[in-house]
Amino acid sequence: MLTIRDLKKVYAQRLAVDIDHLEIKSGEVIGLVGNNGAGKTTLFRMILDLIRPDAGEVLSKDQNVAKDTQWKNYTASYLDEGFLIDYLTPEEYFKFIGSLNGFNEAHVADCLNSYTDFFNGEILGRGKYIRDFSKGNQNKVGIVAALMQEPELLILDEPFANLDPSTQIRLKTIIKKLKERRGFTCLISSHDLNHVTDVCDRIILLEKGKVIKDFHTNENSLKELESYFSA
Ligand SMILES: Nc1ncnc2c1ncn2[C@@H]1O[C@H](COP(=O)(O)OP(=O)(O)OP(=O)(O)O)[C@@H](O)[C@H]1O
Repeated sequence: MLTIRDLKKVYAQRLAVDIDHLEIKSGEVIGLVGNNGAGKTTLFRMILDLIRPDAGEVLSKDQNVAKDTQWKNYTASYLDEGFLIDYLTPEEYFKFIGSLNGFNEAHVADCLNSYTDFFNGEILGRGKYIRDFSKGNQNKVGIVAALMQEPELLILDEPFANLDPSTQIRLKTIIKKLKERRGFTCLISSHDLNHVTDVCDRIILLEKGKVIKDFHTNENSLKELESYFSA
């Protein structure tokens, strides 16, 4: 699904991302972990062509994301509130995202219905603009906007941050369910080692922009990561 080759991004003469080679296969659910400033968001931004690398390339289905637009048809993401439109209500925003994907209003309403538990009564029908929601509830809007597109490739940057514990658990259930869909590929960055080892099949650990560890999760993964980060 994704091939990363000789990818480098430099900020203030420091390498924020420096990855020689990384392959993400179709159907993998990957957890990206690393301390603050490790380069997780910068990597996601290059995968989504939000910023351009200083060297190297990101290929999505063999096409360079900076040169081809095909990837936009099967990729959805939520990195931060910058993805939202503050002056819309959640309903207006979902309708807008739906229209970009060719969904009619009935289809959007059906999709939103399936996220009733996840919304927990806090998002729809509140008569509020997105800007007036709490950070956690804004995240819910952004995450559902990405999910409702039913993307083949889903990219979420720290999706558990700011969510209450019930919503974190509901999000994990949603992702586990999506894993049953053939070819569903997902990249999730998180500081929550518990969640990430619970939901992801493979963990990539970044430090100073470099891949330090890359392994498939098993029953020892949480302990190994905890001991790495406590050292
Ligand atoms: N626009 C920018 N201008 C200057 N430096 C930047 C910029 N964006 C990122 N950086 C730097 O690049 C490095 C990687 O940052 P990045 O946000 O990708 O890390 P991260 O792993 O997502 O961190 P966190 O866990 O804190 O979100 C950091 O040193 C950061 O200060």
